[in-house]
Amino acid sequence: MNQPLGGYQNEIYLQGLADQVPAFTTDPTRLADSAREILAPGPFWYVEGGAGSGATVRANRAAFDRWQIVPRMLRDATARETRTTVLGTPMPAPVLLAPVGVQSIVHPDAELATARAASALGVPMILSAASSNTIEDVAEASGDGPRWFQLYWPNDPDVCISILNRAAKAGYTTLVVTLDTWTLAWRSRDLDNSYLPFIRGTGTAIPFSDPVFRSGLAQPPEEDIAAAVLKWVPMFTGTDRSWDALPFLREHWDGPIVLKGIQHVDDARRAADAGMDGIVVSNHGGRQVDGAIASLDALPAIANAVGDRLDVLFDSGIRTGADVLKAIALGAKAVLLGRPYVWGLAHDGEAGVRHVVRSVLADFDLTLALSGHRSLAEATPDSLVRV
Ligand SMILES: Cc1cc2nc3c(=O)[nH]c(=O)nc-3n(C[C@H](O)[C@H](O)[C@H](O)COP(=O)(O)O)c2cc1C
Ligand SMILES: O=C(O)C(=O)c1ccccc1
Repeated sequence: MNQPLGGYQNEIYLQGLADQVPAFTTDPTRLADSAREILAPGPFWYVEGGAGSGATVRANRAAFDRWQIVPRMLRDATARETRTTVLGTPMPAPVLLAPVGVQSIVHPDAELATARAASALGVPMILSAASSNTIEDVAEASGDGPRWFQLYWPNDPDVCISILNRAAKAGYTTLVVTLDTWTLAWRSRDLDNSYLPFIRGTGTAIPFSDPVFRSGLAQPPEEDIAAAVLKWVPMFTGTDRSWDALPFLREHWDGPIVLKGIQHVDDARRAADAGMDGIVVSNHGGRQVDGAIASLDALPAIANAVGDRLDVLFDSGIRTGADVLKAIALGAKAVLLGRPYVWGLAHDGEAGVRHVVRSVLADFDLTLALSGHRSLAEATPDSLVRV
């Protein structure tokens, strides 16, 4: 058995003896409110906002409230096993850090801080293709921690291959290919603020440091940032992809491949048919299709259809330990934590990310135990009721 993740609770209470309290809240559902007090409106809403009216952001959360945990007693869950292995990567709990780009808009240490925090906890960080730091620098900050890489699939095959080769060389084992963001949605908060970080060359460290991308520019990005941005933006999100392009990725990536952004059972089946190793059931945190189905509502049917053929991961709306338990019970092998850790970064850099992730993991461990589960396998649809 591992060191109980719930031990963070004792640690915090003991600090009270020395009159210390956590630097900011232990409740992930209150993090956005406190981050709003310390960030300018542009960056705050870039992270917090969703597509259009925000209907899918709200739906993602509401879906969790429709499932409730039914605690079971006298099952001796004093010792439990939260560890798991996903696609060859061991982790202390079924939680990874979702790929989130442009982290420098909330804290100068950006992805380097997130990588250090993740590595200290053994939690895999999925590095975004829109990172503010280069692949190589984030890899170094990760130390011996697990490394997954998220790709926005560039239209230019040579640039794509170059980025994949850099990720492999830097020790990234698993590729997550995001399909739902081949262009940005109508994001009214960002439009109202006229705020888009890439326009200023934020979140472009990976292409701007890429030798193949650079060789296609008349002048290096340091000398003409506008021209570099104009070349990158239409290239990097993979605007004209279809299912028949997937063999290209297999050819150029040796490790497991995960498709992120799946919401329909038929797309999940196609991913399995195409020999993919995993999918992330995700609607990008409600940032892409306003009015789309809550991601949690898409999960059970997808897990039933393909859960025995590939690893089904989940994100969009995970905030608390109970949310993690619900997604696991409904068939997810692991979940991705998104906005909450970004708020941790905004509050206190590396220590802030650590605090948020430890809080969610501790809450998950305690919720698992108190509801009578000794292992992840014991969390099944029978653990829940739909209300
Ligand atoms: C500020 C921000 C930037 C993001 N950038 C990326 C990205 O670069 N690549 C990607 O695949 N997903 C990106 N996402 C989506 C997350 O990976 C994840 O799907 C989403 O945050 C989950 O929703 P939640 O935050 O409500 O839990 C981003 C999300 C946010 C909030
Ligand atoms: O903002 C996002 O949701 C996102 O995925 C993204 C897209 C491009 C660059 C950075 C982040």
